[in-house]
Amino acid sequence: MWTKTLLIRLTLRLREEDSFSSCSQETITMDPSDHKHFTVVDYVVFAILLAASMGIGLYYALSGGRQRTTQEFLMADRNMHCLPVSLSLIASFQSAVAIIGVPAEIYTHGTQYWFIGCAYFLGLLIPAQVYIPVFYRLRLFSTYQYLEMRFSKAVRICGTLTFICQMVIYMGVCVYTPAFALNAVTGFELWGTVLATGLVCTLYTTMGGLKAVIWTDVFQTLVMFAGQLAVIVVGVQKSGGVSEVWRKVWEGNRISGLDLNPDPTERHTFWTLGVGGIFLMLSLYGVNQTQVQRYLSSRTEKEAVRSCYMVFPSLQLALALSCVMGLVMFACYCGEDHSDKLGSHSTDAMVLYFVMDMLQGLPGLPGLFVACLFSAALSTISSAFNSLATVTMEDLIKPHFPAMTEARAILLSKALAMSYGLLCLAMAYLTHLMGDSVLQVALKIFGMVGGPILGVFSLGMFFPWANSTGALAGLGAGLSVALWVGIGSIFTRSPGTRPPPPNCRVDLLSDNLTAVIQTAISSNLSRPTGLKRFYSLSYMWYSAFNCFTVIVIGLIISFLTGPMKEEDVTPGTVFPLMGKLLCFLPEHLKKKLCCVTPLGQTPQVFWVGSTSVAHLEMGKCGPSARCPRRRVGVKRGQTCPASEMCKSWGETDPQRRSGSVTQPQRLWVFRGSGKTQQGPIKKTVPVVTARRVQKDRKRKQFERQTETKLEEQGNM
Ligand SMILES: O=C(O)CCCC[C@@H]1SC[C@@H]2NC(=O)N[C@@H]21
Ligand code: NA
Repeated sequence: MWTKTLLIRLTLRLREEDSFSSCSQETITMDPSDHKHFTVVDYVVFAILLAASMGIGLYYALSGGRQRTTQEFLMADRNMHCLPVSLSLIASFQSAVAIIGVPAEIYTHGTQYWFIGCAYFLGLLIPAQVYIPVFYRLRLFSTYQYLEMRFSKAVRICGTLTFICQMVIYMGVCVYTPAFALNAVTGFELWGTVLATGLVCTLYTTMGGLKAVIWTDVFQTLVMFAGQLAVIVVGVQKSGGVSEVWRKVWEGNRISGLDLNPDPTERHTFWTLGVGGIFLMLSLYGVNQTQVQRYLSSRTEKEAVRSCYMVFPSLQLALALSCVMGLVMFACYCGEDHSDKLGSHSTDAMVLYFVMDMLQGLPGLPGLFVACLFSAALSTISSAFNSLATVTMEDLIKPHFPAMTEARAILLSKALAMSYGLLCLAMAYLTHLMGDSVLQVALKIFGMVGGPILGVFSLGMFFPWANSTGALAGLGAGLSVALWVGIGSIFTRSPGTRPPPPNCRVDLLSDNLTAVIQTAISSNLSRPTGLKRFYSLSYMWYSAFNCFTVIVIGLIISFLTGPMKEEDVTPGTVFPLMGKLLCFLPEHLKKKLCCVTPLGQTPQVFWVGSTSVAHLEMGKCGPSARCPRRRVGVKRGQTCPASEMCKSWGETDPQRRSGSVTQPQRLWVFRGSGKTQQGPIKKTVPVVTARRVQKDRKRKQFERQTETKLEEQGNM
């Protein structure tokens, strides 16, 4: 209802002010009828976007393996090239929230937010060097399987449920934002758009699986860049060129310098964005199922690492485009406060107003921009659906129904994708009530929920002493602290949004003077103390703060309840952080320290069911430790450095010599790192214990010795 009043007021006000935007040379008269709806060309452009996405979805539903196995539906047959994977990695967390929220942020607060780009260096380097190698070599379906391997099933379940909460709320924001945009621009019925977006997205995700999601992400990322570029080009041209734009933003004090203020309650400084942003990136690009699933769908570990590095330039480009769009918008409106015209304080709505102001009269471009918004939204929502369906299947359903057939598993995965789609429409309504700037809402969600998840994984990966009690306690503490700070910040929100930015014609001196006075007044007046100061912690620190809470509590509880020893830890689940940091120490010294075993040398592990773990030393793929996949290029006798697991379903060999598992179990076999193709192994795989391999090795040595003796005798 409120959107209706918004539009009526908007059109009325526009009527009275014909020379509305002061940025253009000629006065633009915003003809309200244009404002209300697209031209035919716009609708065509927008329809093409939806049709193309559906087309890709259909293509992958009817081609390849026709999505008959979970391996294909959820993991794209683990055969993806790094280019589509990297574009899909961008698209997953670059939604309409960034397309609208970042320009609004720049317009209101200046370019300080741009410093989040500094967080992209470590924010992508650490996932590429630390998280991807560990996850890739474990050949997981879901990131949360790691938590069971490292800790226990309980930790895995809690991690999965936390992730589901985070993504469902985040999806609500992502669905709501473009629908709200379309409503403001075209008067489209808000919920009709939400439904259309949700359905199109659910359909192609359910039909085409991860392959369709990745390739639609590629297409939608390109549309996203094109839409933003169009607005920038037209906006600069209407503001009188680049120099004119630069002069206005410079005079309007929108170019923020390096703000090194160490105060953690300061909303955006170099520290909160450049350092706090690293933890935000790690929680998204390091351990978030949506991204990890893409790394795991790569054909080799190197491809996965490369796709992570390739994200860097495109992410910087996306950030630059949305920041420049905010600057051009400022140059056009000179920071005058138009919120009264929009009937709502959210500058987000203003961004749409600006876009329509720039693009009206250029048939096709409004359609392109709204297509760009929906591309951003669809690519994020479809990625979220698919990863939610994956973790629900892999972490919550399959462990309880190990004998489930592929056909039934596929059916269930598709039903899950559909139900998550409907659930997120409901979440969109919740966003409707949040009222905050959508960018802020999204970043808070990542900080409050993504931070603790990052903490649990880091606790497991870097601290071998951590046990599952500690992990559970840490996760619980992290989430409660996150909720406490997050909810506390809502009640102690700073009084209203900052005063409207100065008019761009104010000269620099007085502007600085006012700025200095403003900060002087605001600082000593409203400096929060005690708990209030805690609540006013910048939301950019949430990820780091909650991550450390989990690690600290997790370690304390682990030491109190008996820390784990390195030999008890499932090999391949601890990253040899010490080994890397202390690489200057001599080998024997490093051996004394714990967990310095480099990843590649972890002994082979047979994991039967989800409880007993029989360790198998690294050994020959001789007849006894028969490689389950003969045809994968690892031949008999060839050394198979255990670093990879190929998952197989099937009965265990009833005559098996070790372990007491007899019911049909999921066999997890770590195998040589040959070019293994993945796929369910039909045949049974005898589980061989370490003892057995030891004996084989002794036998082999004995054989070798006899051979050499015979040769010597022969030569004599
Ligand atoms: O766009 C969204 O849907 C969420 C807001 C941005 C999420 C983070 S911010 C750092 C990184 N860069 C991006 O473009 N997205 C993620
Ligand atoms: Na997206």
